[in-house]
Amino acid sequence: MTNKRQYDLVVIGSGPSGRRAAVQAAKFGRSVLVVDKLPRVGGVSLHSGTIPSKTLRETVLNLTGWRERGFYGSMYRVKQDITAADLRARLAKTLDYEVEVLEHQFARNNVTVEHGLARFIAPHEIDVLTSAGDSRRVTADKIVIAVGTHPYRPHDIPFDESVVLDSDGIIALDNLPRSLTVVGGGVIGIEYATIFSALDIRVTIIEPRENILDFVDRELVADFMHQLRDRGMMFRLGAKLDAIQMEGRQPVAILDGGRRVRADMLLYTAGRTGATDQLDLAACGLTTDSRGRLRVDPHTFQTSVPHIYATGDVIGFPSLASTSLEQGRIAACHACGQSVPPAPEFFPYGIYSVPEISTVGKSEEAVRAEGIPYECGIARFRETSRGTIMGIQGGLLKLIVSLETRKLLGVHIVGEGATELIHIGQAVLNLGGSLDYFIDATFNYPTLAEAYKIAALDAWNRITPRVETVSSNVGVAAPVAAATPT
Ligand SMILES: Cc1cc2nc3c(=O)[nH]c(=O)nc-3n(C[C@H](O)[C@H](O)[C@H](O)COP(=O)(O)OP(=O)(O)OC[C@H]3O[C@@H](n4cnc5c(N)ncnc54)[C@H](O)[C@@H]3O)c2cc1C
Ligand SMILES: NC(=O)c1ccc[n+]([C@@H]2O[C@H](COP(=O)([O-])OP(=O)(O)OC[C@H]3O[C@@H](n4cnc5c(N)ncnc54)[C@H](O)[C@@H]3O)[C@@H](O)[C@H]2O)c1
Repeated sequence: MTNKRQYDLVVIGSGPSGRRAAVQAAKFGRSVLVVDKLPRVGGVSLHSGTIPSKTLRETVLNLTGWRERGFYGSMYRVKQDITAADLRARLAKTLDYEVEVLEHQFARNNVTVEHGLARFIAPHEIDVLTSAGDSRRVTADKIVIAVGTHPYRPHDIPFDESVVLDSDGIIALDNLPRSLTVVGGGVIGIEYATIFSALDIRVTIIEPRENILDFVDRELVADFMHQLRDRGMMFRLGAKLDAIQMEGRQPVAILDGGRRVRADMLLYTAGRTGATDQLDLAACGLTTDSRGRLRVDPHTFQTSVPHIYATGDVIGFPSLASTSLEQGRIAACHACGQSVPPAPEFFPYGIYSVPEISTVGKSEEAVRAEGIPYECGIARFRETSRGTIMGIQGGLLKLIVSLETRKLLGVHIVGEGATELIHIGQAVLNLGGSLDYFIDATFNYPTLAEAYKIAALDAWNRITPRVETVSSNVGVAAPVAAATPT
């Protein structure tokens, strides 16, 4: 059956960027259709990416009593026998709720939703093939491609959806393994590796580069890796994976040089590929790079075909739900002829590992490479009273400031609450603030946010010339340093 309809905007994909583009255009009074091939809206973000992994993390931290172990010891557990079913239960509830919220949002804004596989017939025409086999044609003035990515799955990896899995499979586990090998020390690999390690599962990470998370400040990563090694996680860095062999039910990773890493389960997370393979892009005049990604104008998100936009992970870096939402909004504003102010210069990165990492602005390596004179200030969470109350033993906050202007250049945090705390630094950074803001501002006490003040004072102490001790014969204690602001 074929029937044809016309919309102002058709959005392919209902993940963060598609959803935001659709609602924004509807708010401008445009007729909008969202097409998604999954049976429920929300995209990778909701069904296999951000929300499932963060829900799994929260469940693990709650059921293990992870946050209380600083006080009660590493053997402390809220629930003794944590099963895969325990993990799935909270996930199902969270996803149902999030889908409902999104469906209501679309309905309230008169956004029409269709479930089916979209592909181009012509630059303004799309075919939607439903799971029932119906084919429906739609035409649109403007189109947003927001199809996201899927896990990179090389043919020589023996995925079996049981013990050799990618990040889509890991959220639907039937049983928890006793040991896990993670291939790929990127964000996804590190998040899942540390979440499973918090369940007292033995985890080994295999990464071909010499470092993990190479976009994160090295001092932070060193502290992070120290914490992970301390709890028994193993790293095989600079290790190339030659093959995966099955020995009975156990996958064995064979490394370059013959080293073997055996575990009950293997998670393969070596990057992702743009989900453009089924779009028939040739019909609208677009091509992709070797990983299926589209190129866009970074200010408008237009592709080389001006009425077709692309947003979210399908355009590559930074591939975050947070940035994807903004890209969708900007694309919709442009498509609707509305202007958008330029985005603030810096956005944060939040890595929901255990412990969390969050970072905004320049790393120390970047500042050094740019030849900017700088100084750092560091606070350890255990120096804050709130940290002591919470039993926090690890975690640090690092500020990087310009020596010439005292302006804040970067904030890097590892530890409890990092992904929330970072927004204080983000605001100061984007508003052009300096070290003095943290020195002069009063913070709630006791809070982890106080770490900003402590790190700022640490930087201040390093920057400010010291006043030499003046010996006194009258027994009055002389100042050791320049008057330190408090
Ligand atoms: C495991 C994991 C954890 C993550 N954690 C975080 C995090 O903590 N924070 C963060 O900011 N980001 C995180 N991300 C990244 C985040 O999920 C993505 O940046 C975000 O989902 C990208 O959104 P998007 O708009 O590109 O669409 P996506 O969420 O990728 O959704 C695309 C949608 O398009 C649909 N589609 C594809 N092709 C077609 C077609 N031909 N026809 C119809 N529909 C189609 C798909 O079915 C899908 O529903 C994570 C990703 C993963 C994989
Ligand atoms: N908290 C978050 O914001 C969050 C969480 C998860 C994912 N994401 C996004 O999802 C995207 C994809 O994440 P990812 O971890 O899949 O990709 P990635 O590119 O971050 O990491 C892939 C890792 O696999 C390694 N690798 C590449 N080829 C390999 C091979 N053949 N064998 C072994 N290792 C190999 C790479 O060196 C790299 O370290 C990221 O760009 C990230 O932005 C964000």
